[in-house]
Amino acid sequence: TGTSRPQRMLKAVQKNATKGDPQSVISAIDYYCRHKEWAMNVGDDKGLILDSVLMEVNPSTVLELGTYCGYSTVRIARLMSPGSKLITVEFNPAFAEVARQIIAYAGLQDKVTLVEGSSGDLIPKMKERFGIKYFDFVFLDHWKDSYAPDTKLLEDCGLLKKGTVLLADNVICPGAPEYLKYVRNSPRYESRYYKSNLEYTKAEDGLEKSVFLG
Ligand SMILES: O=C(NCCO)c1cc(-c2ccc(F)cc2)cc(O)c1O
Ligand SMILES: [Mg+2]
Repeated sequence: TGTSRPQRMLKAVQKNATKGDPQSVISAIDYYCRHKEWAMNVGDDKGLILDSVLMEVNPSTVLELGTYCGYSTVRIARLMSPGSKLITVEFNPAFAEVARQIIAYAGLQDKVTLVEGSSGDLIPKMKERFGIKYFDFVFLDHWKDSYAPDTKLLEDCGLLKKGTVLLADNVICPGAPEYLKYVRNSPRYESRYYKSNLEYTKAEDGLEKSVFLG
C-alpha cells in the first residue's frame, strides 16, 4: 500500500515550507500539485479570488465545508483577524488527520477548529457545540450534491444573517447544478459567478459568490 496522496502532500510541506509561515505552506502545496501530482485543493488561481472575497468580508466567524488537506483552511485563516474563528468540517478521517498537521505546520491551529463528521449532522449542532450565533462567511468545497441541502440547512438553523457571504468552489467542474439553480433563483440571495480554472489545469471552473439577503 504505502503512502496516500494527502500523506505525500504533507511530506512536501514538511520538506519545502517554513514552520509557522502560512504563505510558504500554500506555495509548497501549489508547487507539489502543479509539478508532481494533482490534488483537489482550491489552488492558486481560484485561491486569489477566495483571498479577495475573504478580505472584503473580513469575517469574525467562518464555516468551511470540506477541509481535504487544509489548503483552503490555511488560505482563509492566514487572512483572518485576531480573535476570529474558523470551523472546518471534514467527513474523511484520513483527510482530517493530514489537514490537522498542515494547519498546525502553518501555525494557525489557534484560529481553526477542525470537526470530523457529516455536515448534515454537524450544522444543526454548531450553536450548542461551538457557541456560534451566525457565520459571516461560508466556503463550500465538499461533496457537490451536498451544497444545496446544506445551504438550506444553514438557513433553517438560523446560522446565516443579512450579509453572510457564501462562496462555493467547483460550480462548473465537477459542477454543482442544483446549488447554482437554488442560489440564482432564490430571492434570498444575490449571486455572482467568478470565472477561473480548475486547480492546476487549463479547464474552466469557477466560484459562485452568494450574499444572503435575510
Ligand atoms: O470532490 C471534491 N471535493 C470534495 C472532496 O471531499 C472536488 C473534486 C474535484 C475534481 C475531481 C476530479 C476531477 F477530474 C475534477 C475535479 C475538484 C475539487 O476542487 C473538489 O473540491
Ligand atoms: Mg474544490
